[in-house]
Amino acid sequence: MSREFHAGGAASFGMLHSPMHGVSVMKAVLSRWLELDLTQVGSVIAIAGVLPSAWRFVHHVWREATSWIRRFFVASVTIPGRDPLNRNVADWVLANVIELRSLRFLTARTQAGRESDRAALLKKTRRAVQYHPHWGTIWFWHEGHLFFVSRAADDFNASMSDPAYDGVGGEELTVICLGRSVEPIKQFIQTAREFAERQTQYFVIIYARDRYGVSWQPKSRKPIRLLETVHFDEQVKQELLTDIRNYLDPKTAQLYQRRSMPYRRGYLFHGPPGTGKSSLSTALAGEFGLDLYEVNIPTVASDADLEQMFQEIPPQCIVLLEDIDAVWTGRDIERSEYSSGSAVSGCTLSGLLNVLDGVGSQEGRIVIMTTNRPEYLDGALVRPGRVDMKIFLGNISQKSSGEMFVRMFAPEVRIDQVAISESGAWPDMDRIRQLAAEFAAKIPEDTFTPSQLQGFFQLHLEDAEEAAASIDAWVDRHLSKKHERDFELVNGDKASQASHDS
Ligand SMILES: Nc1ncnc2c1ncn2[C@@H]1O[C@H](COP(=O)(O)OP(=O)(O)OP(=O)(O)O)[C@@H](O)[C@H]1O
Repeated sequence: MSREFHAGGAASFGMLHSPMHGVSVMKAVLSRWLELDLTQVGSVIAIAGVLPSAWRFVHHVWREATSWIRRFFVASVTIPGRDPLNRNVADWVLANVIELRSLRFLTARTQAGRESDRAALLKKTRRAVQYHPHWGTIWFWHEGHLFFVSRAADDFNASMSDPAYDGVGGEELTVICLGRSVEPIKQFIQTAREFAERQTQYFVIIYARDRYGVSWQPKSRKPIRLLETVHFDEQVKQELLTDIRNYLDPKTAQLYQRRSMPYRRGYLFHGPPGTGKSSLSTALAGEFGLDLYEVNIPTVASDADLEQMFQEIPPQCIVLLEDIDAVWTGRDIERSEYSSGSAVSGCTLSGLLNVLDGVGSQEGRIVIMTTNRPEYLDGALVRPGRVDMKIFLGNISQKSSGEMFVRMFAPEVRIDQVAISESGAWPDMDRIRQLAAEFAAKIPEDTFTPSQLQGFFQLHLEDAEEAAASIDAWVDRHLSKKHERDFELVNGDKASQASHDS
């Protein structure tokens, strides 16, 4: 049975075979059921058909217009990714434009960590996720001029894959300003520099060689650590500070020059592990507003690379050579005797001595070497002129233990902390000082390293009273462990001596 199709006046199925009638049927269906006019639908389809070519046309016009504007109406300055200025400008944009606009475009990456972080490698601990603002081109007004800063996206991907990258700077930046003069851009860059200098007062920027070993990259930006928080002999600390202050005084540079003396200064920080050698280096960088350049000797491939590294270090900064004993030992000590676990470097001791004495070293740099075993160091490395002052950082004194207690529990430290002490109100400063004195009296003089004590505090951060009450047990436990270790060491030595004699 044929189905009847009722649409306006068209009733017969056969009629649909006629094109004219087909159109009328469609028209009737559209207007009756969808309340649409066929002519309107046709116009929409026609417009949709020309849209892609219209879009291409607009795009082309836009490209032409922007390149025309660029040629005749804007000035620009490009800053290479690896230049320190790049970070200055990126920091300024982050703080003065992006943060104010609360942009919600971020990049996420797993927080960079040390490759030697075994727990993380074994996935026992998860590294935190770092979020950084993601921006390509950003505009802003500055001193009455319209600026655009654009960031090279290709470089950005390269930076992100670098574990040392901390999310700021590193990609080529182009600063564009509306107008035909580059002067406003130069002034803007100067502003960014001054801003960076002010920031540096709050942060220490630590530079390290990138993973390919070809250039210096900002590795991290650490909040300034106050010198008061590094505990060691107060008199030695003051002597060290005076020495550096004198050295950095511009008059000293002239005096050195007039007397044809190389303007450089070297320090050796020595002492057992965990006594604050690295902490002191960072604190000094913060105190004197200097950047810190870490030279990891074991990873340097050759003397030529070492020379290149030192050539690229700017004049006024701290160069940190950590654990220098792990690389070369004294000339009079058999290498085999000390080689276990020591890193082997591609560069030689004479290569290092050359760069320490080289031209770049005479431009106001401070070289700090750290070691746990100063007795193993080659005499040439630590002779006066290369090492001008040796600072011993040892186990903590009773006095410093008390100061550390106060620093950990002083009421102002509590202000930013969210957790509230279980015991209710936080003790006032008088009570903290009293507890600190009781605490210090229980710490045996010159027995524990500051980092051991810091480990204790980390377990009791929420309660000063509890910390003071628990120290006895902690000291007993650690003393008995220490005695066991000493006993094993002495007997181990005797045993090995006996086997050697036999
Ligand atoms: N003298 C100190 N005063 C305050 N804190 C200290 C001191 N020494 C160590 N610490 C703390 O112990 C931890 C380890 O310190 P640091 O890395 O500076 O020691 P180090 O002597 O360089 O150790 P290593 O020889 O193993 O490199 C840091 O968190 C630091 O805060």
